[in-house]
Amino acid sequence: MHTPVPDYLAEVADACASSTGGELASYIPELTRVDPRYFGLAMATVDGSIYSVGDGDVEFTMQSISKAFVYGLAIRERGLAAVLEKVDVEPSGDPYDELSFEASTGRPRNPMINAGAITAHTLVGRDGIDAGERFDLIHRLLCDLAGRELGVDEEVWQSEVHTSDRNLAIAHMLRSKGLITDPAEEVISAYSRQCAVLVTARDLAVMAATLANGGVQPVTGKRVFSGEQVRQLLSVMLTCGMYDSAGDWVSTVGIPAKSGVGGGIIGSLPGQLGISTFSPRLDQHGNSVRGIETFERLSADMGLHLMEVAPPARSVVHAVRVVGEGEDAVRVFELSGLIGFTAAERVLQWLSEDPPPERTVVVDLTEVHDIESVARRMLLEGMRRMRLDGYVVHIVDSGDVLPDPDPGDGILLGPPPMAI
Ligand SMILES: NC(=O)CC[C@H](N)C(=O)O
Repeated sequence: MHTPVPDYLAEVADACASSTGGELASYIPELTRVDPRYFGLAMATVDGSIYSVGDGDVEFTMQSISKAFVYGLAIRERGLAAVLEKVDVEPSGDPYDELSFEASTGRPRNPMINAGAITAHTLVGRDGIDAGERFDLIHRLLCDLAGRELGVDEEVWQSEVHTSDRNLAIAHMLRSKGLITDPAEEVISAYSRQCAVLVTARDLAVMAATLANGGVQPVTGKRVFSGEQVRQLLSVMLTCGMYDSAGDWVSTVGIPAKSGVGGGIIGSLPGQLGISTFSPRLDQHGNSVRGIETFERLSADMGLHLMEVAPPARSVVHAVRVVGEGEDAVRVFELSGLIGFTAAERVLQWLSEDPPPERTVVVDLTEVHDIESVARRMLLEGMRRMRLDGYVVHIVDSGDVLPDPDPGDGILLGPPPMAI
């Protein structure tokens, strides 16, 4: 069987192909040389499957998409508290190149607009590191995320350096506030080089899937970020990644995302997949027009919106059986699926509202594939209380989804002596 996923992606790409709205970014002159007809779409799962259609293997510059990852690197190197001292996490509602600072603290409002991104860039590497070395650290990070050596578009880089009055103005503002100390020209040159790193839609999908996978690159298996760092960076992508159209994006697409004026957009759906599009014509916010349309369609068709209400956890108790009779009767609760807070709450609610008349209870976890830490604590506490109420409680856990259940609390491991 050929998996239908690439056919499905091709169908979505076909449906969006006729969209030709928007304009190439022209404030970086070299970007006007890009073929506006390019259209690539790629998807990578947390298991490392990669699908790409159209111009998914054409290289283009990352531009602002790099900001998300570099923010993560700054946090990885300095810790979140130190980064927050210099860059806040509030959506600005301003265009990305706005000289946008908080009135009270003087900090840039978030790391996705240029002011915050330039500050985060300077937080990479030890104090006093030179701009070239700092770029190398950033380049290494981006290569680790893509799982291959990435090049730099030297022409786009030079073109941006020569037209970077606005970013220089931002850097000077940052210096005047003491938020950065390095010379503005050096900082903007290295920051523009970061933006000129070349990727394909396929690379970006894998990079986004690394975030979806809690920081572990799904193909190479390398841990790039910790789970906590990813949580921070996805949160900021969700609220600020699409600049002054972030609210519109969250309500229509509902996936943490980041766009770049090179025409790329990445989206990262925690625990599931990374998606990326490449289509260089941009709207007035600097976001790819066809990229947005494609994401809207994918999100609606595939139910990827984060706020899509998950089916209730009712199905967690898969079956309840009574085995044996009279004094020897045993009640078996078979749980299944993923048990998180609400699923555990449901099981405990059920046990407390409707206490089994049998004195022996078996909680069978054979069909459970994972138990979140909070649910683990809740279930163990519930079983401990049942024991205090006089029940004998057994756990069947052949898949080891509930490690160290602390038999000291009176919980018996393994099935009861009678057949269940
Ligand atoms: N939105 C973007 O992609 C902007 C990135 C670009 N290099 C800049 O700083 O202006």
